[in-house]
Amino acid sequence: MTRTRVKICGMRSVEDALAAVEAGADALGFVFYPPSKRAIDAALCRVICQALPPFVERVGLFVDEAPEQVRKVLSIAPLSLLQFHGDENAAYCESFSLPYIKAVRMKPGTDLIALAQTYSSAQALLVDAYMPGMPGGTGLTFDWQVLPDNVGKPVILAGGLTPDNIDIAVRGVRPYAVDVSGGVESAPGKKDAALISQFVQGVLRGDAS
Ligand SMILES: O=C(O)c1ccccc1N[C@@H]1O[C@H](COP(=O)(O)O)[C@@H](O)[C@H]1O
Repeated sequence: MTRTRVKICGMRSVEDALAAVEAGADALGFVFYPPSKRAIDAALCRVICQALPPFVERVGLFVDEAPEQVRKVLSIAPLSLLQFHGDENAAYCESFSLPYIKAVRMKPGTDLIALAQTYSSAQALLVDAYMPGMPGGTGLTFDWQVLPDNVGKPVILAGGLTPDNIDIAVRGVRPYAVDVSGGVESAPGKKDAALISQFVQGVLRGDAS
């Protein structure tokens, strides 16, 4: 059985990033969405990325950002993967010459199988909770039972995951990967090393069950 990959999102310090890697994270997320309490600038992101060991995915999260701003960030920060969390279309997502994942906020009627075809160039679909007016990072879960068995692309489960529910989530959904932000924070925008470690241990428990 393959291991569920782990992305920890909302990195804002070298200390938090290294703690996540030490705990076993496969990918770190950097939020380039100015209204977010987890927003980071490209220069600090670059410093953090340069402190990382090899083989850690560096994910830049954008929400309906102007293409020239995404390109500006990419010219400074050595990102390896893009995460689009707004209403970006496939042509936009493909236009940066980097692999990407597309976030989908689950609401009644969302057809993930159709979206997997629409975003056929995406490496994976990230499924998150829907809350009007908020593009993500809500801390809310959604009904995982609405997820189809075979989406046609790897699925990254997100939305309200915590050390307390992650083993049940992994066991129930069997996603390719999980993504967490608020569930491993001690304060808005500040990660907690102990919670990150508990979260990764919960993923391993879910994998083993
Ligand atoms: O983290 C944010 O501030 C954020 C802002 C805008 C869009 C997405 C954001 N984060 C992503 O949201 C999901 C779920 O987060 P949470 O675990 O419920 O807090 C996750 O993919 C984050 O990467």
